[in-house]
Amino acid sequence: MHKDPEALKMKGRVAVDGMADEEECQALMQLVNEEAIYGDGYKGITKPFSEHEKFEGITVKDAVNAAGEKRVPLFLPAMYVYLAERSRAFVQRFFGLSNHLYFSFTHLVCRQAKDGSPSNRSDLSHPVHADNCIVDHQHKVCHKIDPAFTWRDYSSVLYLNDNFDGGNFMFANYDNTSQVEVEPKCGRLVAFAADDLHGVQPLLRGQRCALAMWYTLDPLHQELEMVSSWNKIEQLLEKKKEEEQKEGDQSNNNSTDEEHEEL
Ligand SMILES: O=C(O)CCC(=O)C(=O)O
Ligand SMILES: [Fe+2]
Repeated sequence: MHKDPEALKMKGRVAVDGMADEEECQALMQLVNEEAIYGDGYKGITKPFSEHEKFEGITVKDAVNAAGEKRVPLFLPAMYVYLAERSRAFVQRFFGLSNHLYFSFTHLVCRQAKDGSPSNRSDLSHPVHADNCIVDHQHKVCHKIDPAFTWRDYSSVLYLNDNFDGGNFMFANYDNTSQVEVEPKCGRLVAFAADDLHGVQPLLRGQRCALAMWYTLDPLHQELEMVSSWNKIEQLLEKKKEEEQKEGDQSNNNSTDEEHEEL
């Protein structure tokens, strides 16, 4: 999996397996394939990074709304927030953070190689970047200034599948060369400090799906949609239980009626 396993130990980077099982990965893939918004994988970016790929993504709020409108079963957004929270708790523990690590933004996203995209393309699926600063490749510095998401402290990506070609995650150098690669597969999570340079190698065939999570130690920048989504899911679960209870009562009544008729 790693070109240079030592490079993964730097700065407290981690790649860990078993953060989701096959069924859980499938649930998120189902959700993104049924409900995703084409073309816009990321807030504010209306195009994928490469002309050879397509993006589709869904936020947690949109996933919960889809369940509220009964377009997708409720367990799909529930799985979305559950896997995000499992990942967040792991990252908090791994980095030994005593303060709460908040979600800052969470996005379930798939990249898809376009049919007939050249196997010798030279661009990356996601150019080398950092998640909380603007990289100056020439001067080998990263500026923590607007419009970077400067409040993001840690990042993690939970991979959902491996049936595609290319698309390895890589920790990178300022000259865009790769230091160490992580091959995505269901349940594998990569986590790192948000100023750590990284990118994604070209996706040559198929669809690559991942749950990307950015975290902050600043409560003022926490993702309020994540909090409201938890609450909405609980409400929807409660409503579902009540509906099932009513249906149960109704069919009990019906069968009692039938018994009476028979007598
Ligand atoms: O999908 C990945 O492996 C990484 C994506 C990434 O770095 C980002 O969205 O900021
Ligand atoms: Fe990133």
